[in-house]
Amino acid sequence: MEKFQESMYKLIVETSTNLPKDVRRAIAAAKIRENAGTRAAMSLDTITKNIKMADDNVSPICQDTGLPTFKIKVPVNVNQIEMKKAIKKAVAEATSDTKLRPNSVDSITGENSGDNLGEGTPVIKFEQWENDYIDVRLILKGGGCENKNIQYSLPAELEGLGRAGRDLDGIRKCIMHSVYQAQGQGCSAGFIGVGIGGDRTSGYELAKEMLFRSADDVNSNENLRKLEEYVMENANKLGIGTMGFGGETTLLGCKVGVINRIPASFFVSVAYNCWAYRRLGVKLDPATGEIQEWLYQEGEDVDFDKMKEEAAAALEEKTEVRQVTLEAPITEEQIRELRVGDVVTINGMMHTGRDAIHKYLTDHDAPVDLNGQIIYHCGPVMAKDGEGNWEVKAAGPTTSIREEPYQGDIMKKFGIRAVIGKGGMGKKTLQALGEHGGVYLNAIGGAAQYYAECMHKVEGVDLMQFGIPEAMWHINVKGFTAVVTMDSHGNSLHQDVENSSLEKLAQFKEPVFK
Ligand SMILES: O=C(O)C[C@H](O)C(=O)O
Ligand code: SF4
Repeated sequence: MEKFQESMYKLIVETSTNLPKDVRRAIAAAKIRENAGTRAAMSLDTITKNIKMADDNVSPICQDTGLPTFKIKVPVNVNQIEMKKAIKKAVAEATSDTKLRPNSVDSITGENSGDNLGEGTPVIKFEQWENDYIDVRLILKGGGCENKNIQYSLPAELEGLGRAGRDLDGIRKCIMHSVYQAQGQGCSAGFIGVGIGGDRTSGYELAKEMLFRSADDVNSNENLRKLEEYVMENANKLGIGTMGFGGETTLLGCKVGVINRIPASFFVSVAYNCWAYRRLGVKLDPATGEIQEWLYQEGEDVDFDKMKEEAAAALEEKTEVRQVTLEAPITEEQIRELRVGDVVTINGMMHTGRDAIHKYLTDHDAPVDLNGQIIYHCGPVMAKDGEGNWEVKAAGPTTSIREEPYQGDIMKKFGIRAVIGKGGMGKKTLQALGEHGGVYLNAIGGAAQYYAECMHKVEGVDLMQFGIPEAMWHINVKGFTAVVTMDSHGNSLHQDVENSSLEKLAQFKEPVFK
């Protein structure tokens, strides 16, 4: 088994940087469905460009490399204790090589362990089997989509859909609702794994297990096959679209599994995975630990480069989008000029700030003058170059809604004019944008390579005690592009899409599976 650690390192690097073929095909199909020039088409263009960049740079597709979760099947007589140790070493090594972001945080003190190791991380689960090879599967599922997982206890009353009973039709309603409630916050278009039955724990376990199925397999259970097909056909009619911008594709895959339950409980558990669906697997020789075969890599590959050229040609014909360039410090007048739908290109300084920073800034001074400045909701992957200077390795936006309790007050307190994030914010922030003169800019979630490329100089860092993802990085950017989705005139694209998708959800109220 001398090669096992090396094989695990390869599996981690490939999973983080190279999206599997079945996922690429699903994204390519979505791209073909969108009309050129729409926000959804432009977002998918950025996404496919990012996938290609991650390939070329061998760098994380998304900066949030999640909670590494390994599922392993072993023949009897394989030493699981040694395998666990080797996996942990491989995880630490991949973290120090910036293929994984340091993501293991003490839940009480907030301290980041720095190497992805800690109580409960990574997750490693073993099962014995009678085959003569080892099967290791890895999923890197980020926090934004994990937060959109949902568990229903039937019977339930669901917004838009009415009563969901303890039958196949009730399950259908839960799944449709799960897609609606995620909106764009889990970086749609997403993939869902659904677990029917079990208890609260085993139900979610099954839902996540479903994410290990191939995107294009067919369910052998006839009822579940019909259910999966129904969801795939109808969830896209919700019109949530890529990043919640509206559009033809909201869901890229739906896999449903079932286990028995106990009489009093009836759970439907849904695991939501973003488009950056990073899961791979390998078959290993149990004697040497060497990789014999890569999984999820069968079938046709997609040439995103060719698709990009076609999209660029189509885009040139559509020029009605207003383009604005901004550089901090930004004035209130400049902000009040902006309207939902404008595309903003940023040059100059921006400052990262996410969960820990927002909490901190409520009762502390800012380490730098934020007047007229731009805050970027982002937890980057960073590395030091040969001369000890920080370099951005991956830096897409994080889900902004978590900062909703703080954002408006902090913008007013420090004079911040623009926040960049993804998934949108709520009523409190929208009101503050109007009162203070602020704007919310939506960047494309998961496009970590695409944005890292615009970040040409790290000018400094403060509050490093919060760990790399949560520190405040001061970054000089060139050509950072985002869309205005909430403006100072009370407009919110997120609110509009949520309202219209709720109306559309109501068309699925009538029973389908009797
Ligand atoms: O933690 C992050 O960088 C992003 C997170 O996965 C999110 O989607 O909000
Ligand atoms: S930022 Fe988006 S793409 Fe990245 S892990 Fe979070 S949900 Fe997924």
